[in-house]
Amino acid sequence: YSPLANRAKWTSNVVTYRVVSHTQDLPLVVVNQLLAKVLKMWSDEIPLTFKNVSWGTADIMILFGRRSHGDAFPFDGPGNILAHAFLPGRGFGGDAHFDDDEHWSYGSRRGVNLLSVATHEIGHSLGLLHSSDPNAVMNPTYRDVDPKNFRLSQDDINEIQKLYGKRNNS
Ligand SMILES: CC(C)C[C@H](CC(=O)NO)C(=O)N[C@H]1Cc2cn(c3ccccc23)CCCCCCNC1=O
Ligand SMILES: [Ca+2]
Ligand SMILES: [Zn+2]
Ligand SMILES: [Zn+2]
Repeated sequence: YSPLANRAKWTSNVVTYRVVSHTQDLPLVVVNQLLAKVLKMWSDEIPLTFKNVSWGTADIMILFGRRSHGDAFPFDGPGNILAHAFLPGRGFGGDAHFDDDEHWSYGSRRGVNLLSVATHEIGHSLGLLHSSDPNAVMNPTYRDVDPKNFRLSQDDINEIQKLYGKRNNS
């Protein structure tokens, strides 16, 4: 049970992000477009703006790594754990790491769909925990998705708005 009052969240309404390292599986431009889509899916629901920075330290540092990759949580080779992320905070807080021993794909049947995995990890980067709702992006088990109609579940939207409030699209 983690009462909302002391849940980790970003206090600034501008959150910076930087892709620090890339995967060989997808072109750089595709990864950047995919991430922008993921961030928009979340920021459409809350009063928060993402800002991409191309150097230095960002709130959300995104990297692809294998096995031991700089933190105390080494990846495990192909399959099993696909990625992890840290709740909002300083240092590693907010960072999202992807296991580069997976074959990352976007739309093709083969491999792990980076769109759905990145949406899950950015959910953690914003402060969300796992959901038991089988349809929730924040469910702890990976499911392949059709990128054409992939979107946040109502559970994901409810949970993120509990933390940050609704975005008034006035
Ligand atoms: C939600 C996802 C994007 C991120 C999560 C991790 C996570 O919560 N990151 O924030 C993840 O990787 N979950 C595992 C959970 C998992 C499933 N199995 C496992 C076998 C071993 C270890 C873990 C697992 C059974 C075999 C299937 C393995 C391939 C798919 N893996 C998963 O679904
Ligand atoms: Ca793995
Ligand atoms: Zn890591
Ligand atoms: Zn998770």
